[in-house]
Amino acid sequence: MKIILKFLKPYRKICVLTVLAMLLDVAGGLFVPRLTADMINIGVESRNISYIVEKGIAMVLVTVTAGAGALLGSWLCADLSAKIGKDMRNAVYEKSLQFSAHDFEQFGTGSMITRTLNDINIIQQSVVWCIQMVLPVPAVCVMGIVMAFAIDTVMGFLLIGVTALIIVLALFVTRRASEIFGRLQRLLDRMNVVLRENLTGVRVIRAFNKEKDEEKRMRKSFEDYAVTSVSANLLFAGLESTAFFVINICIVSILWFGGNRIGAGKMEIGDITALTEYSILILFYIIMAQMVIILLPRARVCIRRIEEILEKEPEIEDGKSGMKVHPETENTAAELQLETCPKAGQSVRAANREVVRFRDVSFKFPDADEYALTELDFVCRRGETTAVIGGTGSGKSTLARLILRFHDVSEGSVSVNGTDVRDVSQKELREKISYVPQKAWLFSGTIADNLRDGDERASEDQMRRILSVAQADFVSTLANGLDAHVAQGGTNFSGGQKQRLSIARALMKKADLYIFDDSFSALDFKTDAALRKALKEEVAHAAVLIIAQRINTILNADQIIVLDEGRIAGIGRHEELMESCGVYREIAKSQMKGGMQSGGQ
Ligand SMILES: Nc1ncnc2c1ncn2[C@@H]1O[C@H](COP(=O)(O)OP(=O)(O)OP(=O)(O)O)[C@@H](O)[C@H]1O
Repeated sequence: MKIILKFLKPYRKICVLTVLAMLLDVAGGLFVPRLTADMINIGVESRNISYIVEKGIAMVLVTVTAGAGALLGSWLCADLSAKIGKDMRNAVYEKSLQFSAHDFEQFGTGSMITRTLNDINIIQQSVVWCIQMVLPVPAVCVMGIVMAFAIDTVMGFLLIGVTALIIVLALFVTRRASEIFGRLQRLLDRMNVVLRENLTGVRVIRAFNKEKDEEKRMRKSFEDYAVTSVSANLLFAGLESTAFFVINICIVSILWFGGNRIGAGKMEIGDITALTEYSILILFYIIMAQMVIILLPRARVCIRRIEEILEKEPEIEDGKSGMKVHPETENTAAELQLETCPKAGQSVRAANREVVRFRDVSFKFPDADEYALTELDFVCRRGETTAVIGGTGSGKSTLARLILRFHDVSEGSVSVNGTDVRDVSQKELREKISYVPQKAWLFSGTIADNLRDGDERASEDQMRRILSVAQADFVSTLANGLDAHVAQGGTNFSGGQKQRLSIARALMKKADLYIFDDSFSALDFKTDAALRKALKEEVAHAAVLIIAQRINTILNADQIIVLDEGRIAGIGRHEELMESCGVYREIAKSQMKGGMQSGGQ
């Protein structure tokens, strides 16, 4: 509940105005029966036409005012709902950006989507309905019962009795609804996960002839959801018929007891009309409130789910000290040129060029027993290409993710530009790094939109030049060139095209470190070689880390790190490793059979 108040706080004025508008509506609704009673008791009985007209005009004015209150209330509620929905979605999204991969896994993508869209939608609706239909109930009950007592004490007590009965009924139904809606929300999550898996993996399902099994799984999740929805609807139907039954009993009682009271000369005929309308109004508001209240357990489940996200302490916290640009690590193009010349001072300059340093780094995933990486110690330097090679699952991608701080090291330290990555904000750290992930991912929009993710202000000429470096000249042959449409995830491009566009996007960004995680795997040997040649000139100012499976991709790297089951099996240039590192030799030999020489530069 606290969370709702937090999101409502900025809109206090709208809330107060809404409640006032609703009260105006309620007061008008209760005043009209009083005018009707007077019209009958005084005007009709004494055949006073001018009195009847006077009350008629008053009724019209009260109805118009109450109607205006209802309209204003509904409009303000809709406005409030849209605003808190937007704020909540932004808050959830911003929080999710702070999550590490492990934090994210705890919720799951399917659940994150359900929470952001469906759960917040339910919260929005519930807030609006509470303001519109639950908040006015005490006012309606109190005002209605006071007005009934003003007419006749016995009838006042009758109204109190019926109101209490309906409230007890509402409490019973609410408890039952709580369980049903909790289950419904969990089933919705499940349905979302199964649907996502089936839609994204549709080709795999077809290829393995698994349609029948998947159909069964889908049908089961749909059926479970449908059965639970039916229970919820049965509850609604039962509530509705019981409520109407109680209203009708109430009206019969008023007519019965009221008739006797009129016979005894305690009440007038017009008062029956007023009392009937009070009771209908009170019961109508209570029943509407009850409909909302039985939805509240569902909203409570949703609020809890949103709270779980907003209150989650991200595994990775931003450091505060800021990235200092060490004089030692700061490097200019002029210095780099000097590198190639005199021998004197070479070792000093080599130290100056340090961009990434791993110091005795070991890393274990939070739920794993074994270390994924053990005692890594190496340096990546500006102007140099460092390559990482190793078998599947040897920890190559994990190593890159530690630099980007998608995970935090378990032991040792990773520093970028001389500063421990834990001491700077993630934003500041990632500004220094350009990254091409293993799975090339493009956003829906145009090619230019995707490239501008790397540099917002890039001109078309700059984009074309970078596309040429990334060997993505095929863009110029597309009908719309840079404005060619990119489908969600880049599915309208081939694997190799997606990789080249992802590389181009990374190159658009000026960074101190470029990381290519298996980014050349879908390229043919010729394109791979041409790209690496062009890349060398383009990113000469920075350190480059290439993760690769193919030896010919890294053949000319200044330094090759060989990973074997998370440990460094060897570091050096190709020729050195061929001499000294058995693991590297094995990889090289196995690939030579596949004709690695054909692609080497
Ligand atoms: N989120 C995770 N939770 C637990 N273990 C993980 C997780 N991600 C990766 N691992 C494990 O960490 C190890 C290293 O994985 P990583 O993805 O770094 O390997 P890789 O060398 O990049 O493999 P590949 O070449 O196949 O991409 C693997 O044993 C993998 O099972």
